[in-house]
Amino acid sequence: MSKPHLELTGVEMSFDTPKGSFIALDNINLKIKKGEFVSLIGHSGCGKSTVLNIVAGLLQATKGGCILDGHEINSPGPERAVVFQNHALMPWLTVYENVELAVQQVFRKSMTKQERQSWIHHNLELVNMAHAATKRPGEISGGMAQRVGIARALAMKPSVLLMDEPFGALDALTRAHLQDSLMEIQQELNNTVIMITHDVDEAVLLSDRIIMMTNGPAAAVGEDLYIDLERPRNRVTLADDPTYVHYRQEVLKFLYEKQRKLESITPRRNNQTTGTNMHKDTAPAAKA
Ligand SMILES: Nc1ncnc2c1ncn2[C@@H]1O[C@H](COP(=O)(O)OP(=O)(O)OP(=O)(O)O)[C@@H](O)[C@H]1O
Repeated sequence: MSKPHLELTGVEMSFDTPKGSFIALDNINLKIKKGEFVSLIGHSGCGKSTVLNIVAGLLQATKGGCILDGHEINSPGPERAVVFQNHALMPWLTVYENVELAVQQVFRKSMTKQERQSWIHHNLELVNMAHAATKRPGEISGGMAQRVGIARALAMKPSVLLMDEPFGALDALTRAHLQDSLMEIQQELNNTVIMITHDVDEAVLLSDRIIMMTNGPAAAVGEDLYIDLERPRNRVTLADDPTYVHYRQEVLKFLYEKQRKLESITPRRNNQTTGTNMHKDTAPAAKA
């Protein structure tokens, strides 16, 4: 394999709690190539957000580390943009200004004012939000706000896009639309993406690779599944594709047979266009 773009080596993460040290992650090793779309999946509380936060530089691993393009990650940086489930926009700024804030941070010196303006509009157009540029977050829907969050992240031209359940709170149609847009944008920009999801179909549809995490405490990488499906992918034709169905079953088997929690979890169809969603409210709470 060529030199990895992003590498986690021997990552361990312990948290101090009133009951003593809690080991959330134990010896996580991952090598990710430039432009790979990687999903992290696993039961609630297994440590997915902890992995993402370490890559984002928001948490420091207790042992081991994370290297991006040869540099150790110790703090957040604009080359790693994060999209959270709750879109986290500044409520007092307009849609345009929210994206502008990120663009200023990265391109104040390298782009003229006019270039920045057209770049902001371009990114709002990518997520179909240019029409609402002057609105404030309070005046738009959750799905629209999520699209702005994605535009803001993409506008930073991050080499790594980190997404923590980016579509988790959206209705089925918006979710499907955004998944399709993300696949198109990612193909065009060749960003490396790490996405946390609870949705098995979302993981298979979008990913080049699905990292399945074992249950915590001391969670590790359980299985690493490569999704060898041609792109562009079409959710409708893939639904009956035997290879797609096989991958989907592999993930379900891991979650509901190999890593089954003591409290049994029933996968449900939750009326999502994408299908099986192992959402938090169906999974047992496993926070320490
Ligand atoms: N700051 C902290 N202090 C103590 N324990 C923590 C802290 N942050 C996370 N944990 C624990 O580490 C484990 C992993 O948490 P994490 O949020 O990474 O899981 P997750 O897989 O993202 O969960 P979910 O799918 O529910 O979002 C959990 O048991 C959690 O309670």
